[in-house]
Amino acid sequence: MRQQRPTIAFAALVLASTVVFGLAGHLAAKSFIRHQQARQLDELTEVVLRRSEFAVEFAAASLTELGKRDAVNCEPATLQAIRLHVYQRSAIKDVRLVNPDGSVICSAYSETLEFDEGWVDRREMLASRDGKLSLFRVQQFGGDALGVLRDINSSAALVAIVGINASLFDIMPSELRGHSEVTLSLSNGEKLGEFQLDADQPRRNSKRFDRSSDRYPLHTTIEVDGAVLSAWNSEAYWPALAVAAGLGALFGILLGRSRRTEGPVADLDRGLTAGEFKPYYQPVFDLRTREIKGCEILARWVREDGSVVPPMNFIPLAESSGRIQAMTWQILKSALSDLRPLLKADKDFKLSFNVVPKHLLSAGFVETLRRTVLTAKVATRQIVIEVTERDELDDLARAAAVVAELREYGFHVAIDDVGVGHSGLSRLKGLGANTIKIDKFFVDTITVDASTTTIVEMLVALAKDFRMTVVAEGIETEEQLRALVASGVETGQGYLVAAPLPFAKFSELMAPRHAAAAQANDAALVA
Ligand SMILES: Nc1nc2c(ncn2[C@@H]2O[C@H](COP(=O)(O)O[C@H]3[C@@H](O)[C@H](n4cnc5c(=O)[nH]c(N)nc54)O[C@@H]3COP(=O)(O)O)[C@@H](O)[C@H]2O)c(=O)[nH]1
Repeated sequence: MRQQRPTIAFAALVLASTVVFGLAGHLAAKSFIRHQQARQLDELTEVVLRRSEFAVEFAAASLTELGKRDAVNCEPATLQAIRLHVYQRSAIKDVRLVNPDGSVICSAYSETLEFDEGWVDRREMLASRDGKLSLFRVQQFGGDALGVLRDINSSAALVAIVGINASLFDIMPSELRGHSEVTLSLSNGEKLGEFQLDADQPRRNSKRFDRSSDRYPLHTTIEVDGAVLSAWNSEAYWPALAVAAGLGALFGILLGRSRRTEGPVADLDRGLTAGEFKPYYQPVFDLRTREIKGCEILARWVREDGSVVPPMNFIPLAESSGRIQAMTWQILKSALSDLRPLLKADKDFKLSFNVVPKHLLSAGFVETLRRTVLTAKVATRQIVIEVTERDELDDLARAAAVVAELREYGFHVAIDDVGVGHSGLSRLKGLGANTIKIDKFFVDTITVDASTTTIVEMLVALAKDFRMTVVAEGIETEEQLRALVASGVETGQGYLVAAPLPFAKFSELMAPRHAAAAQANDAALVA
């Protein structure tokens, strides 16, 4: 389970980065699209205004042209000429001759006067910026129109009646046409024209775009349904989101990789890949004869530069980062390969290695161990699994089942650090191990504290009851050795015989025994 953590953390980092970038991409794409939509709608509003200004200027030019005639009056011939003039200019619906106060004198199309619902007094008309024109709304039955007045002399003026709706008609893109309203008004708010395809269509969260002319008292407005506008021209959204999420995933991967290649865990990984974790060998010996019966392998990190890192500097990190399993297999395989000749020559020699409870209980532990040992062509009964008692064995029943399975295959199991760990004495029995290893703490104090002797004697008696053997750790002095023997302990390890040694040194130490064992084997074969 622990080994999966870095992968899970890496995946979580990539996911988080993808989500953050995706979110940023979502916001950026939305903001970009909103900005584009607003810009396009602003431009359309501007187009409506320009068309309207153009209509005004067109009407003003026509009036100027008419005003240049020798006589502008209500004579039939003059009105006929005006009608012809108007006929050629479709935006102009009528031309009227008016008094300086704005009241109508006559009209080229006199019948249009019947449509008028009211006529505006000159004082209510709105002047253009240059003061040459006056604009006003002409209310008619058929709809509103724009009146453009130009003085031709001190006693008369001409007015063009301009139909403005054509300027508004086709302005909106088809996707928005049914959900928008385009309006042209005078600067006093009077509406001159509007275009709305479907007046019954409700508009939600309308977005409004406004423009005012700086030459004429004209104002245009476009109002669009907010929801329809959001969807309009938003094709860029998904590609932008995909690009952002992709960048996020890439960033996460790079970040994850950079995190993986830096820091102590990455260092552990490099060490594992380079096979820098090596077994050191400490002899386990008979306390009475000092004969070496086996060894415990203890991990050392032998770095590229030859420096040797002690286990307390990397075991806790290897445990917490989930690398302890890989490290354990690495040093076990290395030890099996180193010791294979000795283990083959001396079938009583035992190799012990440390396993943390979580590794013991992890899926496939027994099978992997069995395969590793079989591959090395070593007998399972020569292998001792030392389960440390420092960490609590959360699930004693499961641990006992694993121990039972191991023993079925012939492996030996030892409980390490007994006396300082979590298990009570009854739990020691429940686990079903072959051996208990008395912690160095008791060996240190056995010569100075009488109660320690009592505890050690008690442990020895208990082990006997449970048909277990006892190994004492950390024997440094002859005095300690004698005290342990007196308490009934038969086997031990400690600096008194040897500290944990690199393989070359351990081989030297083992050479006489190895030779003797080989000789004994040869003799047996001859016999
Ligand atoms: N899960 C694993 N734990 C491991 C592995 N290798 C080591 N360890 C654990 O690290 C702890 C420290 O180990 P180390 O520094 O190697 O210390 C061991 C012996 O060197 C030390 N020792 C033995 N005899 C003496 C002695 O006479 N005097 C003295 N001062 N120290 C001595 O005791 C440690 C014995 O370890 P153990 O038998 O395992 O309790 C230690 O807790 C190791 O367990 C590993 O591969 N996996």
